[in-house]
Amino acid sequence: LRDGFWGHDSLAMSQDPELFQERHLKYISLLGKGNFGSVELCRYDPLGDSTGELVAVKKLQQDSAKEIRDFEREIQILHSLQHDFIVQYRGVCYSRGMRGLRLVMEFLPNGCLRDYLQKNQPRLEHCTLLLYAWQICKGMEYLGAQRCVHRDLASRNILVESDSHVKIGDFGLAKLLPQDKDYYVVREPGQSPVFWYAPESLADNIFSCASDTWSFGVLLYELFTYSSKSKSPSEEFLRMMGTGKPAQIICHLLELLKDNRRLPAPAGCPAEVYALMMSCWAFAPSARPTFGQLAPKIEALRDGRSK
Ligand SMILES: Cc1cnc(Nc2cc(F)c(C3CCN(C)CC3)c(F)c2)nc1Nc1ccc(F)c(N2CCCS2(=O)=O)c1
Repeated sequence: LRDGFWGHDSLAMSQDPELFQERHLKYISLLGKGNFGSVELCRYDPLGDSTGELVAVKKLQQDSAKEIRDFEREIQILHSLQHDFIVQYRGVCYSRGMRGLRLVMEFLPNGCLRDYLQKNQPRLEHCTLLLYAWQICKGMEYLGAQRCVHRDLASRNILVESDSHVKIGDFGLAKLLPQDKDYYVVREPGQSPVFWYAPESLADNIFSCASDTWSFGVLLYELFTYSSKSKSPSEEFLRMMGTGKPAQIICHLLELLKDNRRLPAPAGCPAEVYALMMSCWAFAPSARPTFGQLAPKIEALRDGRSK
């Protein structure tokens, strides 16, 4: 039987483990909502006895042709990735044809790293923060090897599997590099907060593995501030910029970065860790370390003095 969409129970359809039938996808709760769409907690329960698996289901808010095309690309990217430190693709669910397209992923019960750091600060040691940093770094090294640029590396996009295991959890802004270029120029200015953006991304919408390294440096800052709201990258940069007119935030931020102003060392942050963050914030993309170079440095910090 060709896997088509004639009757609901064509053998192929019910055989394909990556095809989730909408009628068995039971809504439980909303996990998060953004300008992208929303992510819901569902139970896939074909037996109807609540023994089915919990899954995280992402769907679009708008369903313009561009949104659907970008979503299909996001799904293709996640489907092609298989790594311990990247959230697992489970499949897709079509309802109402392509308009109801949904991405089904594994559900991580401990939520996103930003909330987890705030909630568990007292018992999270530097060594654990460096373990999370190392895992994200290994995931990003793998991503770079697939010629994928994430573009939105931040603690809100990292999911917590357990106390000792985090995963890169969302690929909504990810892009695949073309064969002939090691950077990607996006047309629409990014939706994600500019305080995680490298200078070349702010100035010319240029994204690359090197701009992902810049964002990784900001993620390291978030780790060592335990994602405290008052010390967030946004708060710190806005403090540094003074009460400039909001219209020129990007130009003001670029000026500040050109003047070599950077986020301050988080309280209690070991000097070697701050030096690593600073190396990720080299103005020239080529001067920043690759994720392949960062991983052993983080390992050394973990084995070294950092507690
Ligand atoms: C793929 C995936 C797997 N597991 C999980 N587990 C998960 C478990 C949770 F308890 C929570 C929270 C914890 C806090 N309380 C108040 C509400 C539920 C939670 F937020 C997530 N979440 C996934 N995705 C996801 C969910 C929600 C999202 F906002 C985003 N995004 C992040 C920015 C781009 S995004 O919007 O895509 C991705």
